[in-house]
Amino acid sequence: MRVHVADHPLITHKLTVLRNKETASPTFRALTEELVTLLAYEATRNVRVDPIDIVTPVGPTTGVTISQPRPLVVPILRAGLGMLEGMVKLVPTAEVGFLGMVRDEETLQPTTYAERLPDDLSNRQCFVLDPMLATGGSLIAAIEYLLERGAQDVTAVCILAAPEGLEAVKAATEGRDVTIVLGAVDERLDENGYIVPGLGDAGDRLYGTV
Ligand SMILES: O=P(O)(O)OC[C@H]1O[C@H](OP(=O)(O)OP(=O)(O)O)[C@H](O)[C@@H]1O
Ligand SMILES: O=c1cc[nH]c(=O)[nH]1
Ligand SMILES: [Mg+2]
Repeated sequence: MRVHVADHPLITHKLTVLRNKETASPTFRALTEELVTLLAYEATRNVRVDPIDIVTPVGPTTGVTISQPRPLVVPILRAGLGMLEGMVKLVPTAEVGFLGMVRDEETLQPTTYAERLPDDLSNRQCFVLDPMLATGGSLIAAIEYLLERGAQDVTAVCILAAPEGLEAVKAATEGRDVTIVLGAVDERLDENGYIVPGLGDAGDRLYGTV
């Protein structure tokens, strides 16, 4: 598993505002979108392209075009939905599939309550969106779905991760083509499975539950 932690002052600045508990939902949503676009730039570094011949007003040249089958972007509902616009802004031709998952607050085990993905993912490059990688349970389940259906490689774009969760994903995906692109790796998980210092419950903060 490859891990890339973005190291850029603009990303850290936006993350700081996101973490602040005084930041209200509208600003939180806007910043999430901006952050994802910056992270998506790194996450799509290895997107497959094919050469294409075109003619400019001055003459012929060869450029590139995104390969078929198109990349598949999969936000994990609810919180991952807040990352979708930022990602498709960068890759507007991507197909979008959905996974709905919720973590039991006691056991911390994820349950999948919705799934809308193409049946056959053979040869597809997949990009999973979820702002929080805490214990890693949700992301591991999502990656397993995609690889079982034949995905060629999976890149997860997350805003924050706990070291414990990163280790868990690494152990669960050994030998598979998995990359994680992150805004930051935080200190640890607390006794309730929340990332410390983190930003709280990303879904609640995005959608105004608190
Ligand atoms: O790494 P894990 O321990 O599995 O935790 C991370 C998951 O928890 C959050 O979702 P949540 O269950 O709160 O659902 P929500 O997006 O609907 O708020 C988050 O968006 C991840 O999906
Ligand atoms: O810190 C955390 C952990 C899981 N889910 C969240 O939204 N935040
Ligand atoms: Mg939540």
